[in-house]
Amino acid sequence: MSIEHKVPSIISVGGRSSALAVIQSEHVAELIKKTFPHIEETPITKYKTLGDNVLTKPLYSFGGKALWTKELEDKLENKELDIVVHSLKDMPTTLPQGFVLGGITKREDPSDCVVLKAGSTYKSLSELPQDSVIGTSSVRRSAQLKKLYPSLKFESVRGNLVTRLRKLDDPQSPFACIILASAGLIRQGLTNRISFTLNKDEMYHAVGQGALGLEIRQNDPVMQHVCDMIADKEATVCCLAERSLMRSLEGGCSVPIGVESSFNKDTSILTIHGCVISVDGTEFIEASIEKFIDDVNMDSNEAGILLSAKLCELGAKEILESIRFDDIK
Ligand SMILES: NCc1[nH]cc(CCC(=O)O)c1CC(=O)O
Repeated sequence: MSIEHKVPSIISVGGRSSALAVIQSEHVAELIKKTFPHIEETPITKYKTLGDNVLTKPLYSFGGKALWTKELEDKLENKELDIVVHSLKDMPTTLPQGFVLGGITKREDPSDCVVLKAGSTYKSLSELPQDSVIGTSSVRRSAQLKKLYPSLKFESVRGNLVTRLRKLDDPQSPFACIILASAGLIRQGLTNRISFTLNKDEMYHAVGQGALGLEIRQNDPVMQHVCDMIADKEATVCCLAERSLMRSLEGGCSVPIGVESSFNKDTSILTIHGCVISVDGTEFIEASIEKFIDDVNMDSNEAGILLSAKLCELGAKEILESIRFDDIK
């Protein structure tokens, strides 16, 4: 029997219970149904993970990103779920034994964007008055902006998207704007809140930003086939390379590594830029490479390793070490 015929008529898709996660799970369920017309049901399950319950505390104090994935992997393991949908950005670059990244679907806009307090009309960050407060909890974002705009101030802002927007718009709050991933706003139908996006000369985005990662059980050829059929090649090449870079630099949660990548389908050439920046924005290194992609997995992975080596020659490890010891604990 061909693998195509082994695809069951019910596939259980699951993810976290946040509004964004539910939209993402539904998106993947739709992709599956469109690709496999015989599938009758793709029940979606929403789980509250440990991570959802600790949003009041800084994420880095929980060490690593497993807090978003552990409960979901338990459901995969006991077969309550067949596919777990994650924001790829939140997935660890190395998964626990027994689970694999089965596929990456078409990427939404990977950029970061500025969301201005309701009513303001600035066209770029350079127009903001001195000492304006920018809301972000991401060291990658604040470090890159400190480098370009040393006169701006940064404050942490947490909570789900609606909470963050409410804090921003509160006239009593100090925030002139907040920085968010464009993809999250677009997916939640809030594109109109994107005041302007940041280009790669201002801000390299996070590894995997804007992409969805499909986690499955290891040795599950049928679900691997389902993932292969709904995966997007361009997103896969770019994101595998970005994740390989992150893994090679041993950058975990919230370390300031930024990337920008593109894959030319006609020439099969991947271009990937990466940067590492100190928390205060004063030390910054960047490099890029181009690589011909023949074997998607092997060559994308190799691209990340090569870029990591190039960044290390320029001093990436020293910057990352100083961050690990001084700031992130
Ligand atoms: N850090 C949390 C997170 N994880 C995924 C997204 C949405 C964007 C994406 O899918 O990459 C966000 C929100 C944000 O960073 O603004």
